[in-house]
Amino acid sequence: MSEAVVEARGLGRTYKTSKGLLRRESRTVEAVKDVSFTVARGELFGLLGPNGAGKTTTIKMLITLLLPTSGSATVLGQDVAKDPQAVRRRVGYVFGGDRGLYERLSGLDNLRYFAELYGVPSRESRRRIAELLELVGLSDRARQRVEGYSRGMRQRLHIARGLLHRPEVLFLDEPSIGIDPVGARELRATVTRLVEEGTTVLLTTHYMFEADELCDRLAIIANGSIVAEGTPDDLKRRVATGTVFEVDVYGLPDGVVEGLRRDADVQSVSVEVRGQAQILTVHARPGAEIASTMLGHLEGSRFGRLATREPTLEDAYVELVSLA
Ligand SMILES: Nc1ncnc2c1ncn2[C@@H]1O[C@H](COP(=O)(O)OP(=O)(O)OP(=O)(O)O)[C@@H](O)[C@H]1O
Repeated sequence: MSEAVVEARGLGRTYKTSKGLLRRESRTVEAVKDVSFTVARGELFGLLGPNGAGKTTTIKMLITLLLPTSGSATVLGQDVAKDPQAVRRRVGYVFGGDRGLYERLSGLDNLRYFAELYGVPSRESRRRIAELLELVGLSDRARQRVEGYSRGMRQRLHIARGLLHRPEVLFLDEPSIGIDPVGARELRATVTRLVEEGTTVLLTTHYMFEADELCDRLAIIANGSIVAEGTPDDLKRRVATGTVFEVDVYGLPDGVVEGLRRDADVQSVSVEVRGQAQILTVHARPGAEIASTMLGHLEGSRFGRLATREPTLEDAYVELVSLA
């Protein structure tokens, strides 16, 4: 395996919070627990997990914005707690959302401003900015004010900003949040190009499709811990046995989901509301003939389409997260 660029070893972070005005109650939240993983040079590594899983906290520790409360991590061989300055000089980061740009300045002027702020030598900054605008596909719109940019364009400008000082590793926290499908596709193309040019990227997402399409390897994180790690195909293979059934139900009766979950032939059950219908997804154990069991559970309720399909990365994700 090539050089490890990011190495987290038993990383943990607790937050102390308090609530109540008169009788203050303090509470400890274990946001990240014993997280270990390695990202090799040139890799595109994803941290995939539901809201509150601990993805942002992990990234903040790696980019030295937050101190770990247990464990340790190195980025490019430097310890994040002992030598934060050395880490900061060599990493870039971009958080989701579109704040932090100057609306009334053009994309080009925003980059000029940040280049100066980051101390990029002016000789170099012109060429670097031109290169980056090309990389993120904004060369044609560079002289337009940011207030006229779409969310996707702003996010790509943020990526350019995060790359001004030529970091060897870029951390992207939820890059495509709130971006429409066309914008998200352009953003994925930018990230792919970036990796092709040699930058190591660690991104967080809760979009399975994005993780599947982009990542060389990924770790699924739930409740602060890593529950699985591997290539998207490795993770899919974990659930590649057994069949997935999908049924459209109109008015799912109470107790059906619990009843199915108790069934020995069932590995996992999830429900998603889509318009008038609830889509019941049931992953059966290998060899189980559960179509009739399911129809038994659904007796008396109104249902439409019943389909079987191969497991996807999303099924792997739902199953691994629900076991955590
Ligand atoms: N500053 C803080 N003080 C107290 N608790 C916090 C703080 N920041 C995060 N948490 C808690 O830590 C846990 C992990 O949060 P974190 O933001 O790392 O998750 P996440 O996976 O990035 O979620 P999301 O996808 O919603 O951004 C959550 O339970 C969250 O409420």
